[in-house]
Amino acid sequence: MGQALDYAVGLTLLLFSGYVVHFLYNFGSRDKRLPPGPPTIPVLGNAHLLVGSDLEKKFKKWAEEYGNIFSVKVGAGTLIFLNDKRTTHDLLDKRSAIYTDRAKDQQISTTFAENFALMDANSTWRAHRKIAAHFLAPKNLDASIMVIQEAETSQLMFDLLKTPEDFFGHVKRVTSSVASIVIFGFRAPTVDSWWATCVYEAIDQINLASTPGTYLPIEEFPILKYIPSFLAPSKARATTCFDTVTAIWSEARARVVARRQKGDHRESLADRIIAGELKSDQEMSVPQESNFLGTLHQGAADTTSSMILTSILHLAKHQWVQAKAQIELDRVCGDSRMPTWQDFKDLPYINCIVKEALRVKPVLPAGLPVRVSRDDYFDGYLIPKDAAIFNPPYTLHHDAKLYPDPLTYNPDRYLNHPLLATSYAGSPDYENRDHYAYGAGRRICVGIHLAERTQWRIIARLLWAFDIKPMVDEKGKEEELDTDAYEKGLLIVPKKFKVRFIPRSEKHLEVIQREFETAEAFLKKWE
Ligand code: HEM
Repeated sequence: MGQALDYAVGLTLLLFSGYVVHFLYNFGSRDKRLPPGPPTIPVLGNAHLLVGSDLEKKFKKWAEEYGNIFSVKVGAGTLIFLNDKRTTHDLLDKRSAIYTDRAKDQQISTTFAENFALMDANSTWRAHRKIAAHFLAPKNLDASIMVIQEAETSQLMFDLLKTPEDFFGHVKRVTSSVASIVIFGFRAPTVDSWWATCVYEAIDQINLASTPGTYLPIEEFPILKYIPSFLAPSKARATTCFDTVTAIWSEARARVVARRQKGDHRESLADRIIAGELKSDQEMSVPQESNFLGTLHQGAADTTSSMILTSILHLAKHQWVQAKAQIELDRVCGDSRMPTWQDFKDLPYINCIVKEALRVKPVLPAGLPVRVSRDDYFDGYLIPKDAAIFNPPYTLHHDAKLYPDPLTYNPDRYLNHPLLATSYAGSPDYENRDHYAYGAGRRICVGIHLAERTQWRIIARLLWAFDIKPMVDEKGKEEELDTDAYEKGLLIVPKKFKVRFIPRSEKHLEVIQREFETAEAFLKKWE
């Protein structure tokens, strides 16, 4: 009897260990039906390959090796990468009904609990997106808000004249201010004013809590969820971040309420929601409303400033591009007035410059992944339910078949794309799309109209007002600019660099000063 029991226990242990070995061996392996991808190792899958700061370059290399669609395994999770125009269009545009949820991630869900950019495509997301899209539509942006946007850019030119060495701060101020005017009806007159700093404080908190590689990948390795909170400080960081960010945006909303109570009603998204003129399809609590508004400010500030700094960096290195744009600017505006949005059609080269920066250094190089909500098949491959779907702009933008000589900065490649990015993204002629820097499908950037206008205005005025040149050393020799030196994270931003902003003539200088004097008085109303 005793021997029989020993035998049974022994057999059970053997079977169990066999099962464990089999499970571990297969955990992380690639199902044969999936798109191809780099070889996996047991348990980790490809997780060990997803380290380092230049992941977008690795994704691009894998696209060259495996083609239009490849898969990456991270433990139990599957990541699918879409690498050409047809695949992107067929899945994200045409099958958007099942490619619109966001990738599952507990840390992100806690950190961004009321941020619709990271929500699944549920009724709350739809309600938030609808109201944002309505308010950020061209009709609205090109009506009363337009004057204040132009005035903000006049201040930027003046700031660059006075303290050109602080241009990083000036650019951050203006992009933040343009967004806070539209969203909250308040502006940021200086780089250290509350409306300029609040959004960057929120973004810093978010980066602390949600940078990949700094928290437990629970979805991919479910066993990690049993690690107690006191051994996983990242869990606390997510809650702290949500509370801090909510406090920032609650303060922002409270400032709008206090202003309105004094009878000062303005044309902003917050004003219209608080006044009940714009109603969400779904009731929002006060904190939810605050976080909804904050989501838009967070989406706007860093992205747009990074793109402007990218343009400044590349323009300083490519004087011929400036010269070409200035011929057009001089013909259309002369030296007695700055360009305005009404000049858009007559200044097509500025649009090319905006597009080329978005192509060469997209601020979100890997994009924001969506999640497929059921099993799907494409080109004979399985795209399994819940896989995270990446459509990395960096990969598409550096494909030599789509953009010849892709590493070279050359706005001329867009001479045949005179329209705004929205026109190409919304067109069924997907082969003619200009770039993917704003994403694709139903989750495409909801701030795209504002982003396009802000970038165009700033670049047009910068090139009208200044020659942008590299800094010179003590011997008068121009310093080399490194167009690959970027701070890397989910978003990429140029590392600090130095350039000179040289007013193009006495006449240009006078116009900058005169326009600022007019703008200053007008801008006061928005402080
Ligand atoms: C140059 C500037 C900008 C760039 C390059 C950019 C890029 C992007 C990208 C790549 C996405 C993800 C799209 C996807 O999932 O397919 C996105 C989403 C988003 N952007 Fe922008 N963006 C910019 C400016 C703005 C502005 C000005 C705002 C707000 C006024 C904004 C608000 C948002 C929001 C709320 C989302 C989430 C949309 C959703 O998930 O439904 N962005 N943006």
